[in-house]
Amino acid sequence: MKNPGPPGDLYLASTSSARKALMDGLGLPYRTEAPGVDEHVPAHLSALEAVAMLAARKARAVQERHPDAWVLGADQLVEVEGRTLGKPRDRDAARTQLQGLLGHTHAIHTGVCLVGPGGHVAEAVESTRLTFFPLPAEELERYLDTGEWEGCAGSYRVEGQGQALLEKLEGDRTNVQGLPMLSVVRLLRRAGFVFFTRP
Ligand SMILES: Nc1nc2c(ncn2[C@H]2C[C@H](O)[C@@H](COP(=O)(O)OP(=O)(O)OP(=O)(O)O)O2)c(=O)[nH]1
Repeated sequence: MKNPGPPGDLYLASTSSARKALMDGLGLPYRTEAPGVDEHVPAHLSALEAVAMLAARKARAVQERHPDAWVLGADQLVEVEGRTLGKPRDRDAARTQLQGLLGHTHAIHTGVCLVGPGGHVAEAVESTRLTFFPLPAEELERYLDTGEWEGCAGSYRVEGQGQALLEKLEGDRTNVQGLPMLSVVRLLRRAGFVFFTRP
C-alpha cells in the first residue's frame, strides 16, 4: 500500500525531550535532528516575533540538510510584565525566574514552523496564559529541589510537580510543554499528512 500522506520523511528539528514526547503521541513516523542554529535575534523583536523567527530558522536549518523532507521547528519564550525568559542556566537563575512568576500572570509563547518540498511553509504562534500562586521562599526552594527547572523556559514543568504552582491556565496546555499540538495537527493535516496509519 502506498505510504499515505505527502512524499518525504518528517523531521522534528529539536533536541527537546518534551517536544519529542509530544510528537511521539501523534503516532506519525518521524526523525529528530538538532537544528544547530544561532538563537540570537534582534533586540527590538517582540517575543511573538522572536519565537516565530527562531522556529523558522530551526526548521530551515534541518531542511537544508534534507531538501526532500518535511521539517517542524519550534521555539518558546516566557513573557512576564514585558520581560522575556528562556531556559535558566543554573539553579540561581531558575530561582530568579520563578520569583518573578509566583503571584503573577505570565504568557508562554511558542512558535512552530513546518517547511516541506516545493517551498511549502506554514507557521503558527500560540500563547498560553498562566497564573501562579504566591508561595513562601521555602516552598520555592522545595520546588527547585525537584530539578524540574532544568531545560525548561520559565523553570517549571506544567505536566510535573510544577502543576502545583498553577492557580489558573488559559489556552493550550501542550503549548506550555513545548509544542502547541492543536496548531501542529492543523499544519500537518493541511500539508496532507494522514493519521492513524499505525495501530
Ligand atoms: N517538559 C516540559 N518542558 C518544558 C516546559 N516548559 C518549557 N519546556 C521546555 C520545552 C523546550 O525544550 C524548552 C524551551 O526552550 P527552546 O524553545 O529554546 O527549546 P530547546 O532549546 O529546549 O530545544 P530545541 O531548540 O527545540 O532543540 O523548554 C514544561 O512545562 N514541561
